[in-house]
Amino acid sequence: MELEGKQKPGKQDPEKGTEDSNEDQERKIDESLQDMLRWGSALGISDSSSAKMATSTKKMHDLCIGCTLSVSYFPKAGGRGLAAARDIVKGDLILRVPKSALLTTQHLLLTDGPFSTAVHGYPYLSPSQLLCVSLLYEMGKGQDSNWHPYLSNLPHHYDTLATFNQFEMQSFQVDYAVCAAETAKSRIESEWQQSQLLMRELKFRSGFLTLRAWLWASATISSRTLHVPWDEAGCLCPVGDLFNYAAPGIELHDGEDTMVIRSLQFNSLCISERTDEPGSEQSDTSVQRLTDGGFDENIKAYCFYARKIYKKGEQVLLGYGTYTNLELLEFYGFLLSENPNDKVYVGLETSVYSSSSFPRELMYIHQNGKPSFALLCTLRLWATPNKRRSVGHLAYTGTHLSTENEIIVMGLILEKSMAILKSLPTSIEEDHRILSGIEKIHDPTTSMEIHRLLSELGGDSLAFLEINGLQDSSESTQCLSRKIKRSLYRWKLAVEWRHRYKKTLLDCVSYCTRRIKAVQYPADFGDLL
Ligand SMILES: C[S@@+](CC[C@H](N)C(=O)[O-])C[C@H]1O[C@@H](n2cnc3c(N)ncnc32)[C@H](O)[C@@H]1O
Repeated sequence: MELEGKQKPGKQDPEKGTEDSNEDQERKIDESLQDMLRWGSALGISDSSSAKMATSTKKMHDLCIGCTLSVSYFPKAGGRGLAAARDIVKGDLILRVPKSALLTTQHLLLTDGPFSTAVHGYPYLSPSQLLCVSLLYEMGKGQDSNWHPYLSNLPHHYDTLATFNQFEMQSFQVDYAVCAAETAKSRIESEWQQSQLLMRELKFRSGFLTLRAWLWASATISSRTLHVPWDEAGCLCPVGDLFNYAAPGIELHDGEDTMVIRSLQFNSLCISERTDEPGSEQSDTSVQRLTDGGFDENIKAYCFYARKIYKKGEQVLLGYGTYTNLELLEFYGFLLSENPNDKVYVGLETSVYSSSSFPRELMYIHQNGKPSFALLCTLRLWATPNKRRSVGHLAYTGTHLSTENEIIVMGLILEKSMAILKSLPTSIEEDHRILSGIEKIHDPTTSMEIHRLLSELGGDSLAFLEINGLQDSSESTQCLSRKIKRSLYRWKLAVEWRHRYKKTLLDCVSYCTRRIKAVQYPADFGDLL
């Protein structure tokens, strides 16, 4: 979703049309970022407590923040992000952002009289609606906003679920994913409608009153806010919101550290929710230092710490929280092909769900194809209707109950997975072909070129051409519009999601097949158990 306005081109906005050459655009982007870093430095955004005086007067070099981080571009891992400007040790303080630099509703309530008076008339608006209004209100001030250097560097558009059109939503193919997108869209639309009166009272210009502007603000908030203790909507944290995401569980287990950190979360969730593996004996202080960070009441600043060792030049990442790919798409507009927190749900009969005390959300298949603990326990109990009392305690420890029981359970999951795969409109091979085809489309591209590429791909590629009015463009040398390029990108995200979903189901089929063999012939295939 794009907000047309005062922003300068951002690196996340490759197709924003301007007449500048690529070098001119890059130079402008760097200048705009340098403006923001200089502004931030003057406010005390730095890598140490003493850096404010030192850096506010000196010229900013190479988009550096103090001597620890620099803004850099990582095309395959989040785009614009923060790189280590020196070797960083685990637990190092890498960035602090003073409270005065955080953009929060509270700040506006305390400093802007007309805003505060108007907001008090709308007690029914939620904290996140108020933060959306606050953001658009500040955007409306243009150069007069205290946060102008920060606001000019926000992305112009987002690809969160609520921005998907009907075709893009249907491209998920799986009911619960389509439903998640529709729900996200209608929730945001109704939040926008409820906020209209306040925005009109605040005399928003017409462009800022639109659903398009609201979608932009709402995606900015869902993808960039950090948790603060005084507002459940969180805060916008200049510079601190440039960290890209690494899924907890991927690279945290480095050497001696066995902690699983759920950690600091964007999207206004709590920081440092941590689960230690058995036997881990960390002191409170070391726990604090190992987490990504949080708002420190003592020094009134948001503090970020390195959660692992980084070599100079490496991207410094944060774990925003544990999200499935669908949740990542909903809140952040991206997904990860390797996501240890991803889950695939297969619908089961109601009688199955009631066989155990586990909630339905825990009954899923892990991204690697293994059924979850709760799904296995529940199905094992369901398959022993007459003995539930006597074997319940065994099932709840995760033990398989008998050869016959295990074969029934694995057979059921296998059948269910196969049936789902068969019922979907495209095969995993077709999805793979579509994704490889889209990869070949390079910017700038013409309608003719995209027509040629997509007509050969099958699946829903023809539908994409039709929906976008490209079915007759086999000879058109016109460049693809920005709107179609954005739609192509979102469609690709949906195809990537369903491709990953199908891969998990196929891996689950192999897992169940191996497991059936292993329980049937333990002497020959016992190592598969
Ligand atoms: C908090 S911002 C991070 C900075 C952002 N890249 C920028 O240019 O402003 C979060 C957004 O960065 C992008 N992002 C973060 N981590 C990513 C990753 N691992 N892969 C792809 N995109 C990522 C997503 O667009 C997400 O909504």
